[in-house]
Amino acid sequence: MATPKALILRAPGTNCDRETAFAFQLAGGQAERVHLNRLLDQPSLAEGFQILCLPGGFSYGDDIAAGRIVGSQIRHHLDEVLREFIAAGKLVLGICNGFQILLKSGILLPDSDDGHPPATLAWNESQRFVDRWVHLKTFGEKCVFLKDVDKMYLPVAHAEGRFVARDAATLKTLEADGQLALRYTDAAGGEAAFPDCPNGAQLGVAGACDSTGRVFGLMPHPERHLDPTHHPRWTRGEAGEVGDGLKIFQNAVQFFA
Ligand SMILES: NC(=O)CC[C@H](N)C(=O)O
Repeated sequence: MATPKALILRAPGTNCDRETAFAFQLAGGQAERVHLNRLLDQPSLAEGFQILCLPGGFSYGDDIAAGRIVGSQIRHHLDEVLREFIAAGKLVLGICNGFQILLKSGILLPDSDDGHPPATLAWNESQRFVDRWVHLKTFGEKCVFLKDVDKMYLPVAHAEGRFVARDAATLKTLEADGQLALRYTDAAGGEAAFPDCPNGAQLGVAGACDSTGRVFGLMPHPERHLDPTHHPRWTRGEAGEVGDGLKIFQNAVQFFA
């Protein structure tokens, strides 16, 4: 098929949309940055795209809670459009603020029977914004964005990144279903405590996918590690051939090959 096209949905306060568009282009895809108001005005725009990406940033100033306002806009005005998008076999990726939006909107994990999200991203345990590089490990085979990825080294930068499920049973179900696909580790690949786990997330969850594996959200920023020279210690020879984050975008583009 023709080169897949990614819709990079931006809102007031989004600040990673250009880098994210660049990442999709570097991975061999096409990308267009579209303002939320444009999509609200003309929801059928989404039909021309194969990938929808919610990039990082501080949409609406993180007011009320990070991702809540765009999440509500989606819930009330774009829910059907996104459900159809996903049902058509297309891909949705949420990075950092995008992950917050995907959980708050109910798009990544459907609401529980009482109408509340089964999981959220709460304030970091430290109650502070944390900005550092983290080690990550993948779990299971479900998530198409993580195909052939075992470990990654990526930066995080967030204040509201602590993944919490609403109860122990929900957490267990998500884990058993392979949806808790990306977790923080320490440098040796073992269980992460602060600061290796930057936020106190349950089970060290850094990213989660829906039951199809085609909707994925993660707190770390893959678009900030595309090139080896993005690695903080590349001059000491610690970087790989390509940046670890590139594979996520390549997997998305190649999904449509
Ligand atoms: N880097 C980002 O996307 C920022 C995430 C979010 N606004 C937070 O601080 O929690």
